[in-house]
Amino acid sequence: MTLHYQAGFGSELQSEALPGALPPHNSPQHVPYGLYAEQISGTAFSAPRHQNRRSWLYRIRPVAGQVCDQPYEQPRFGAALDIATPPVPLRWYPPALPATPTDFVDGLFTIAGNGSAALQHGFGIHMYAASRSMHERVFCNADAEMLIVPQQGALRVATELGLLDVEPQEIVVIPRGIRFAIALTEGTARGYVCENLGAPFRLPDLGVIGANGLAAARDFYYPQAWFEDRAVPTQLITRYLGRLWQGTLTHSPFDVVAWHGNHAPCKYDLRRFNTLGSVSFDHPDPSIFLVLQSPSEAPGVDDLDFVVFPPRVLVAQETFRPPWFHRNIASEFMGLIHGAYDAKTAGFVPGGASLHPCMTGHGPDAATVARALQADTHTADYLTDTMAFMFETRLPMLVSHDALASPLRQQGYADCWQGLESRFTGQIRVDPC
Ligand SMILES: O=C(O)Cc1cc(O)ccc1O
Ligand SMILES: [Fe+2]
Repeated sequence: MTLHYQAGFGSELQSEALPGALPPHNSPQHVPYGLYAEQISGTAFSAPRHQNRRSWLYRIRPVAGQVCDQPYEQPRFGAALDIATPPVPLRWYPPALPATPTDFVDGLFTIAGNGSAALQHGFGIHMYAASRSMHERVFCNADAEMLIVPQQGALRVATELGLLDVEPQEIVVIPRGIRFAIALTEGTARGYVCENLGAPFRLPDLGVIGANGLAAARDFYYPQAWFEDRAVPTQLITRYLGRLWQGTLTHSPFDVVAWHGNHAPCKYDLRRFNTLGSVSFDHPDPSIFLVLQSPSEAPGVDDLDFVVFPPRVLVAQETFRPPWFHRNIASEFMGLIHGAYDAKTAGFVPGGASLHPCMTGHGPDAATVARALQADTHTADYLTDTMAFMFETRLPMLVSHDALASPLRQQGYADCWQGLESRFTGQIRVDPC
């Protein structure tokens, strides 16, 4: 079944799976087809109009009474974070696909995080490796919005608001509280997840770039209403206050026949990103690659950024073209979806990850530097076959004990900068006295 979508980031959308199912106003005495009207809010009721998020769902059974009161054990998701995380660059090889049947929820494992679900501030960074679809099992994140970045294996994401098909090089954003289940289109899947505990992701202002550029609102696709009326016991797993809870529903919760609003899941193809860059000199700051941001209260300072490094043409002249050496106030978690990343010759492989804590020096590896110093900067350099991304945050990243101790961690990562010897050609000036 080929899916059809509605387009427009954050738009007021509406969809009905049966003709006339959408009522003329939000909560009429009698909803068409005997449906229940239900509102889900994603921001405070009185949030400014341009930030306000809520949807109205018209469903067969209301969610009231559907409770998750039993703990669910999945210790790798939400694994303890190490407050003694060292200030060193970290890098990991890709995780193997599970040998035993493991779905998306059981295949999640925590790499890093900071903040507090209880205080609604911060983030979690996880990866998943899965080998079976979620079967009569549905997940709901009451703590956070979830940004899913598939790296291997397409997914069909069933949500209360409809179906989304996503493949590697596309992303999906599930708003807080929306129930979903993930089926593996190709039998196995691997990827990255960012849990955003703060303000919902939005498109950045473009300032002097103008009205166009970077990610276009029209390239964000939302589902059409889709429902099933199935009396099957369905396990609901809810993440709440950083823990997992479960309960059993008597029916599939995917029973929303019509909906309208803007608190809705969406997908975006990273290949649609309109990449901008320097056409004169110097390598730009990576904020030019910003796809989505979760702003903080401080102007210009985001809690969380999702940044992408797509194929592009480098033309800056008389310029060291790879990313420069740097230490940042922000902390950077990077993943590679496809191909090779321009700052690393080896070791950063598709499905792997790296993490550069705040104020920890990093940049191009020695082999990349050697190449860049030889490069002709008066011809264009076509970066093809690449798709890397970064979850960047102003909060330091606490890394999980599991990730620090993982056999996939590359103990010798910092050796990639070995060989960057002094090239100093000056001399110490000795003042004659
Ligand atoms: O560290 C990295 O590779 C990410 C990055 C890329 C870039 O082009 C500039 C700065 C930066 O942190
Ligand atoms: Fe960096």
